[in-house]
Amino acid sequence: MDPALLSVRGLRKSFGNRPVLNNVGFDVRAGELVAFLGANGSGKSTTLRCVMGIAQPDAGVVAVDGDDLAKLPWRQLQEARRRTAMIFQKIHLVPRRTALDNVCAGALARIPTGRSLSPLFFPRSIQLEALDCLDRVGLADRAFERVGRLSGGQQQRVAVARALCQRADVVLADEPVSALDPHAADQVMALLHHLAHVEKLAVAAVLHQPDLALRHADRCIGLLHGTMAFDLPSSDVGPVHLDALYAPDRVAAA
Ligand SMILES: Nc1ncnc2c1ncn2[C@@H]1O[C@H](COP(=O)(O)OP(=O)(O)OP(=O)(O)O)[C@@H](O)[C@H]1O
Repeated sequence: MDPALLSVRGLRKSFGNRPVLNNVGFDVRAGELVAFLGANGSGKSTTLRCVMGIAQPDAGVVAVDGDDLAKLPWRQLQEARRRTAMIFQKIHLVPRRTALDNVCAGALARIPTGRSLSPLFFPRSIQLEALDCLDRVGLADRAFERVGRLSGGQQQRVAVARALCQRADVVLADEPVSALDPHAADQVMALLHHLAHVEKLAVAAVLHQPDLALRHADRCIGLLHGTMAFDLPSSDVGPVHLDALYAPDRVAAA
């Protein structure tokens, strides 16, 4: 089995005196798509935000490719961060720029300062790489269109291409399909599955659609009030597990 590209242990986080994460731990391996499930407020986004360093955990270890991020010197930490890309529900693209420019922006961390001041100055090598990334998400023919003119599903695929252009090994997606219609949502989930299984990335996605998780993800992690309710192969997740997350009162009354 491939080693874990992302390894999280003993994650704890409180806001004020309210505990939000309690001893959350999991691995995501290269070639694996893991879905996070749980009711509103169960701590899914906070988990991803702690992994990304957007939120500061109170305790716990986040390791990328075996390196504890808290112990890395600054330069190596930047490199570990570059290897981790995030995709959001609200698509963070520049609508007035072309799809190609937006994908090129994924490579910003790799461009020497000064050459990256304007998207017009992306080196040709980066533009070619970005075009290849757009091709890999099936959007090469839309490369020179303004992103604002693309559909929500297409924009999310551009966001995936940007993560590819970042040359990330770990992709974290926070509700990547919540704003999409069922067909587009299915397409984006198939793309995330492709990133894991064909491109051999480690992919974790917060989802509000258990059916999509069970169909596309290799493993599902259930969070209940900030604690791990289960971490199971998707094929082992059944109605009992989902009820424990989304209808705990019904489970307690049974
Ligand atoms: N910056 C913050 N300050 C205070 N409380 C916060 C903050 N961010 C999150 N929380 C609280 O932490 C808890 C977990 O929030 P989180 O967004 O991680 O849950 P979630 O499972 O992603 O929810 P949802 O499905 O609604 O997006 C919630 O009670 C939320 O109100």
